[in-house]
Amino acid sequence: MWRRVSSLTGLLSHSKPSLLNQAPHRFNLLEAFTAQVLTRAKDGASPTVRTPFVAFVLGGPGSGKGTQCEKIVETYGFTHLSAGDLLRQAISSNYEDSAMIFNTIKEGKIVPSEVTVQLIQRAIESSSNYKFLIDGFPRSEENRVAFEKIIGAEPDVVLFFDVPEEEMVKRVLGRNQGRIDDNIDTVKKRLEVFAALNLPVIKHYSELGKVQKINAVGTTDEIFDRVRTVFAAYEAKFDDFVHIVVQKAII
Ligand SMILES: Nc1ncnc2c1ncn2[C@@H]1O[C@H](COP(=O)(O)OP(=O)(O)OP(=O)(O)O)[C@@H](O)[C@H]1O
Ligand SMILES: O=c1ccn([C@@H]2O[C@H](COP(=O)(O)O)[C@@H](O)[C@H]2O)c(=O)[nH]1
Ligand SMILES: [Mg+2]
Repeated sequence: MWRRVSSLTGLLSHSKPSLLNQAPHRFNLLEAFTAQVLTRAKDGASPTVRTPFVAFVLGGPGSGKGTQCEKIVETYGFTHLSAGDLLRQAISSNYEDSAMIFNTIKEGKIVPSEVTVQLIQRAIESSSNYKFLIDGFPRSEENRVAFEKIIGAEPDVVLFFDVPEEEMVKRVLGRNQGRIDDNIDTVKKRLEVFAALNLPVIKHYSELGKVQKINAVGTTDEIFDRVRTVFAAYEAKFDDFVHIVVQKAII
């Protein structure tokens, strides 16, 4: 759960502010919150605070994360943030670290956490949604710790798309989208990095009871049926909100 919610630094349901950009402006936000409470109190309605829902979507290269995220977006209204897509966009928009990001992706290695977390943070800040799929991140324990520290949140659930290596290689080599890392040499490196650095993240969240492992072999519809089954247990939390109890001050 997002720890910031408990300190009321965000997420008023009506004005739809972004999630994180209020953190440095906590005082202003609390002022806004008070104003909101008063406005709503006049209406007699109970004021509410939205609680965000975050799903990390993990799996090896070509396991179908992006494909399933598209379906989740269509069905459940999540905002899809693919860390790889954000990094590729950063390269094409001449971001200050473009060359480093390009070379790191080409080598199948992991871009430094501060770069990726900043891109994710900006994407979250510019969204008015409360439901996020963070696809292909965190890639390492270092990524995970940086995200939890900077964003101040843990995921509600981690989807792990499980596919045998041979199938992942086949899918990546057949993708044909012109990606610089969709070649046999880089795929081998990405698989090694996945096993060495990404599986420990999955292990960490498994120990916290947050991982939902999905057999991701089959047609995309068959796999999405499995996602639906998993999400059935979480759906009530997707659009969760908390009622604020307003108490009169005793002076
Ligand atoms: N269930 C499936 N069966 C066969 N091919 C699939 C399946 N799901 C996705 N694909 C195809 O496999 C390729 C990789 O899928 P996708 O891009 O969704 O994977 P990914 O996990 O996001 O990969 P990456 O980590 O490299 O971004 C795509 O060409 C996609 O169309
Ligand atoms: O958090 C991340 C996510 C991605 N990368 C780099 O990008 C490529 C491609 O990522 P996809 O998720 O497969 O689109 C990945 O191999 C890494 O080199 C990253 O460094 N950190
Ligand atoms: Mg992808």
